[in-house]
Amino acid sequence: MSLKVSGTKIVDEEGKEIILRGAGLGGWMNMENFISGYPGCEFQIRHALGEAIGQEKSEFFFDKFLEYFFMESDAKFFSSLGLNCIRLPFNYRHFEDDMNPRVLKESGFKHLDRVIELCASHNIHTILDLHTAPGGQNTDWHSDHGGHIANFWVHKDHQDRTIWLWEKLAEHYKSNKWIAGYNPLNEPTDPTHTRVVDFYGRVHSAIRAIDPNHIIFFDGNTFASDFSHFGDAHKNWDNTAYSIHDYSLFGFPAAPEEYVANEQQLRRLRRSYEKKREWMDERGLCVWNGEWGPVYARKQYDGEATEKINEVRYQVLKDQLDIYNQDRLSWSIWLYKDIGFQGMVYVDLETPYMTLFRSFLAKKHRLAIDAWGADDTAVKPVYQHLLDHVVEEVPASYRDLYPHPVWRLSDRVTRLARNILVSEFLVKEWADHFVGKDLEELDAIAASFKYEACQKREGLNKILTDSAKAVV
Ligand SMILES: O[C@@H]1[C@@H](O)[C@H](O[C@@H]2CO[C@@H](O[C@@H]3CO[C@@H](O)[C@H](O)[C@H]3O)[C@H](O)[C@H]2O)OC[C@H]1O
Repeated sequence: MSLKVSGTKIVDEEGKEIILRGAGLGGWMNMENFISGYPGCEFQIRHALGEAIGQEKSEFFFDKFLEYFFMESDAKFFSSLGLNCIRLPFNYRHFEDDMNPRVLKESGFKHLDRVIELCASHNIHTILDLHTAPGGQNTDWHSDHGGHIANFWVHKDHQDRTIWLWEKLAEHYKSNKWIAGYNPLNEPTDPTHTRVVDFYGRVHSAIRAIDPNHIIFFDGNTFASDFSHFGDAHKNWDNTAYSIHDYSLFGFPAAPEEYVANEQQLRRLRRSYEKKREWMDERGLCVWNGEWGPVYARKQYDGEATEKINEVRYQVLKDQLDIYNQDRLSWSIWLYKDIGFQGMVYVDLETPYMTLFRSFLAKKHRLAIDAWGADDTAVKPVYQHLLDHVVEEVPASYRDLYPHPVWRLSDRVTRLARNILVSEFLVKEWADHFVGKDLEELDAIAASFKYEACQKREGLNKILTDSAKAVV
């Protein structure tokens, strides 16, 4: 059933409106620190594991991880919740090697094809999301470049390679009707605000020359929050929807105040959502919320406070869904599966992976090195010195570096220090946990990510299901 954009709506072949509701399969074909449990970036841990246990064993482990992370039981469970779409983030490195550019790795399709088919067999649409492009299209760890400069925007060849990759993907998937569409770049942070629009023009033409049918979902600049420099660009693009990422600070440990759903807070929730979609609303364009959702407290770290904290987070979630339902918005919550911070399902604490890494994960948590959404209370004083130093030496007029204001000065200084600098020192330590394991043990560690080895976040899943039922 192929879908298309009609005005502000997504419709099926008969022109009937379809509201896409689902989740992102983050941490899978683009592994991420807080989702999969490692420090730093995926390219770093893949390299370190190869060094620690040899290339063959390392590849065996990662292949098993990719297989177990999403299987038939996941698709069955997902569709039983009344959800109908999964966003599939992937890393360009599965398809192209930096040391062998523009040579397609057919192996990249192995698990992507498998999961698309599994989803289709359970009536679940998929959206292909290039989460990690050559050079890094944003300043954060999830674009897997190891630093904080988004070099994608300053090196034309990174962009050319990405166009090349989308041509290959469009060729491969052009006749697959269960794919709802392509999301060519996750969360761009282009400091000029214009290169992103130029790049979208190029990638639109390249895809359309091969695949005239699938929807293209374009993220706004600055982590999918800002379309203010897009001007009239949409007039050159057809069958295109525009993606916001609607994270609310109220759903995070760094919330400015306790969320009690008062009038002012509800207004703030709505205002921040409306601001992101302003450009589309002024032009009657189709909006998709490609990422959103609170993070959750964990008993092993947050103790007795866990339930109370999570009740508040669920309230934020419900209030966001109420707003979305009023607009009949299509959305994809972040995150289907992880090790316990945000996922709809999460790896059980007694599995081989979680027991092997128990104290390592506790250390990561204490050091707050997975900076996004982290509670940095334990290490705040350490970084305060660095922050004070920068404030003392850098005049106020030079402090607000892009992506300011989304990243404030304190975010920049402390997050980069933890997420990039300190994390790097822990990469080898993570890999060394696997030393001496045979294939059977590696298989068992990877199997910790199977649906059957996971707990369900029942509160979250119920809210999603109820909300999906409320508006059909
Ligand atoms: O892979 C995902 C990634 O796509 C996602 O990226 C972050 C999105 O949020 C950004 O900051 C938010 C900006 O809006 C404010 O209102 C929120 O409070 C901030 O959290 C952040 O910098 C991006 O990295 O996040 C999760 C990853 O797993």
